[in-house]
Amino acid sequence: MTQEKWGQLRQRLLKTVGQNNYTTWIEPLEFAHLQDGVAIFNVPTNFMGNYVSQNFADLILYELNTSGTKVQRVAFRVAANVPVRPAPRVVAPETPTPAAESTARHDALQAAPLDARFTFDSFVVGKPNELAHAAARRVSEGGPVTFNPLVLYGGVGLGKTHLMHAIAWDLRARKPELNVLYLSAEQFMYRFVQALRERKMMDFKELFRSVDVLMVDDVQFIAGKDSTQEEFFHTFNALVDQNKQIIISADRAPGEIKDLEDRVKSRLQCGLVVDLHPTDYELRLGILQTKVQQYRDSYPGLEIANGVLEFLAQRISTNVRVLEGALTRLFAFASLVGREIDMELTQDCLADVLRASERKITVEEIQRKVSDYYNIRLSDIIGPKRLRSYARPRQVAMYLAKQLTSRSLPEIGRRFGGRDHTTVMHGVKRIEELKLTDGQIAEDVEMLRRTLEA
Ligand SMILES: Nc1ncnc2c1ncn2[C@@H]1O[C@H](COP(=O)(O)OP(=O)(O)OP(=O)(O)O)[C@@H](O)[C@H]1O
Repeated sequence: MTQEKWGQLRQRLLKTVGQNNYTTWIEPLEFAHLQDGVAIFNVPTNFMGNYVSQNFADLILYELNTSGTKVQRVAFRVAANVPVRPAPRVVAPETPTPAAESTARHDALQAAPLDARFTFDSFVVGKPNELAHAAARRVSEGGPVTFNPLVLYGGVGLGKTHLMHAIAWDLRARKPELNVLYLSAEQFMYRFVQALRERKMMDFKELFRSVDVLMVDDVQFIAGKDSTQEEFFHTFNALVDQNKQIIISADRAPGEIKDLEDRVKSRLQCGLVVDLHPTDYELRLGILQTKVQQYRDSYPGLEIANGVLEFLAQRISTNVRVLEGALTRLFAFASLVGREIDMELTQDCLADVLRASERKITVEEIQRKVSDYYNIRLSDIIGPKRLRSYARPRQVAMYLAKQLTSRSLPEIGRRFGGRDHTTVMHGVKRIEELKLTDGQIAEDVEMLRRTLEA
C-alpha cells in the first residue's frame, strides 16, 4: 500500500468515525509498511496504539481490504519520531466527549520517551554486565514470562537505563501489539499523586493494570514514600497475577534499599535479580572503541594516537557516563583546535576529569584487606612462600590490584616482593578462570572488591 492510498482511505474513515474521532485517533496514525499481511502503523504512544487497536482496528482492516489491499491484521507500534499531538481542548469539561475523555486519560499515562541511542546494538557487553545483558535480551524476546520481575541493579552510570530502553525498543519492534510502558519511579509517583488530586484513581488503576509490560526505572526513589509504595505494590501484584512482565531497575540490591517496605522488597526479590558490576578495564576500552566508531561520522578525519583509549580506560572511573563525557569533550576540543588526539591533548583537555577520577585504592590497601579476609599475615601475601593457602590469596590480591588500580603489571610485581610481571599476569589469569568455575573464589573476589570500593 502507498502513502497516497492510505491518504484516500483516511478520508473514507473520516466519514465513518466522525470528525472528532478522526482528529484524535485516525489522523495521527502514520502508515509505516505492509509486511507478511500485517499493516503496521506508527503511533505516538502506547495508549493511543491500544485504544485504536481496540476501537478502530476492525474498521481499518475492513477499509483496507475493500480498497483492494490484502491485509490479515493491523498492528500499531510506537515510533520515536511520531509527534505527540496536544490534547484537544475539552470545551465542556462536565460532559466530555468519549474521544476527549480518552485523550485526557492518555495524557495521564504518557510513557517516558525512549532514548533512540539506547539499543542493544549500541550496548557493549563485557564480563561485568553479561548476565544483566543476557537477562534483558531474554525478556525482550517477549516469550512466556519465566521470571517476574526482572530486577537490574547497579551503581551510577553502569547502563541500567540503557538496557531498559533497549528492551522496550526490541519489544516494540518484535511485538508491536504489546502495550509496553516505561517510566521512572518518580514519574509513577507523580502520576499517582496527580490521580489522587484529580480524583481519578480508578482511571489510574485501570490504565496501569492494562499494560502488558511495565518497566519502572530507579525504584529506590519510592523508598520512604508510603502511599506510593502501597500503590506500587498493588499495581505490581495485579500485573504479576495476570502474568504480565515487570522490569525494575534500582541503584542497589532490593534488600539493601533503605525505607523500602519489606513486602515490596520481597516481591522484587521473587524474580531474577541481576547486578551490573562496575566496569572493568576491558569493558571500558570496548565502550570507548565503540563510541569512537560512532564519532567518526560526526568528525571525519580526526585521528586518535595509539594508547590514548587505553590510557582513558585505565584512568577514568567505572561510570560510563563520565567516560562518554570525556570522549565527547576530547573530540570537540580536538576538532576545534584542528589537532590529532594525542596524549598531550588528552592530558590538557581532561585534566580535571583525570584528577577527579584518580583511583584512591592502593596495592598496599588491597594486600591488607586480602590478608585480613583470608586470615593470613601480610608478610605471607608479599613473601616467597608457595603454599596454596598463601598462593591463592596472593593471586586474588594481584587480580584486584590489576582491576582496581592503574598500576602496570611490573609495578604490581614489585609491590609483591619483587615478582616478575609474568607471575602477576599468570595470577590474574588464574583468578579470571577460577571466577568462572569456582563459586567460592567468585564470591571472595566480589566481597573484597565491594569492601575496597566502599
Ligand atoms: N555497556 C555499555 N555500552 C555502551 N554504553 C553504555 C554501557 N553502559 C552504559 N552506557 C552508557 O552510559 C551512559 C549511562 O548509562 P545509563 O543512563 O543507562 O546508566 P544508569 O545505570 O541508568 O545510571 P543512573 O543510575 O545514573 O540512572 C549512557 O549514555 C549509556 O548509553
